[in-house]
Amino acid sequence: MPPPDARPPVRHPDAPEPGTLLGAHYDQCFGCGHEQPHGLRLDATAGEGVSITAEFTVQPAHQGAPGLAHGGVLATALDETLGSLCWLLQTIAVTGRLETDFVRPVPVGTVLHLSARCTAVHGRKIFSSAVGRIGSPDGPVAVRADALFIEVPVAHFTDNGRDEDIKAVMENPDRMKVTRAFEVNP
Ligand SMILES: CCCCCCCC(=O)SCCNC(=O)CCNC(=O)[C@H](O)C(C)(C)COP(=O)(O)OP(=O)(O)OC[C@H]1O[C@@H](n2cnc3c(N)ncnc32)[C@H](O)[C@@H]1OP(=O)(O)O
Repeated sequence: MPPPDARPPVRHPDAPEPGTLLGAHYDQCFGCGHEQPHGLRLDATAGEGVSITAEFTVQPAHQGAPGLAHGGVLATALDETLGSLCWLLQTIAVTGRLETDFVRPVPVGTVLHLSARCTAVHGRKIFSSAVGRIGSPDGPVAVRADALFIEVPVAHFTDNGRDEDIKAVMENPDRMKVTRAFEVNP
C-alpha cells in the first residue's frame, strides 16, 4: 500500500497520446517482443491519465494444465502491462513486487484483455494495479495484480545484463524501439 504522503501519479507531458499503440520496447522481450517465438507478444495501448490497456492471446506454448494458461504466463502478462505504465510516467523502473490473484482458469485461445493504472508515486516507488478479463474489456475477471515498481538508473541494465545482449542492442539500436516516447539506449 502507498504511504499516506504518496502523491497521485502525473502523466508526463511527452507521454504518448491516449490510443497510441506502444509496440514492443525490445524485440527479445518475453512479454512484448516480436522476435520471441513463444513470447506473449502483448500489444499495449496508452490510455487516459496514467493507464494502459493491452491484449494477448493465450497460445498452446503458454499451457500449464492441459488447455489452460500457466499462472506464471498470466503473471507475466500483468507484469508487462503494469511495466508499460512507466512510459506514461517517462520513468525507468523495474518490478520490485507483484502480488497476483488468479480468479478464473484461462483456456488456450483466450484473448486476455488487460488494463492497468498507476495509483500513487512515493519517491522512487511506483504503485499500480491491473486486471485481466476474458474475451473482452468487459468480460469476466480472470486475474488481478497489485505491483510496486522501483525507479532505477540505466546502469541497472548495463551493469547487470548479459554482455552479449547489451552489445547486440548497442550495435543495432533498432532492436529497442525508438518509436516509444523515450528510450533507453545503453
Ligand atoms: C515497458 C517495460 C515493461 C517491462 C515489464 C517487465 C518488468 C520486469 O519484469 S523488471 C524485471 C524483474 N525485476 C527485477 O529484476 C528487479 C530486481 N530487483 C532489484 O534490482 C532491486 O531489488 C531493486 C532495483 C528493485 C530495488 O533495489 P534498490 O535500488 O537497492 O532499492 P532499495 O533501496 O532496496 O528499495 C527502494 C525502496 O523500495 C522498497 N522496496 C524494494 N523492493 C521491495 C519489495 N520487493 N517489496 C516492497 N518494497 C520494496 C524498499 O523498501 C525501499 O523503500 P523506501 O524508499 O521507503 O525505504
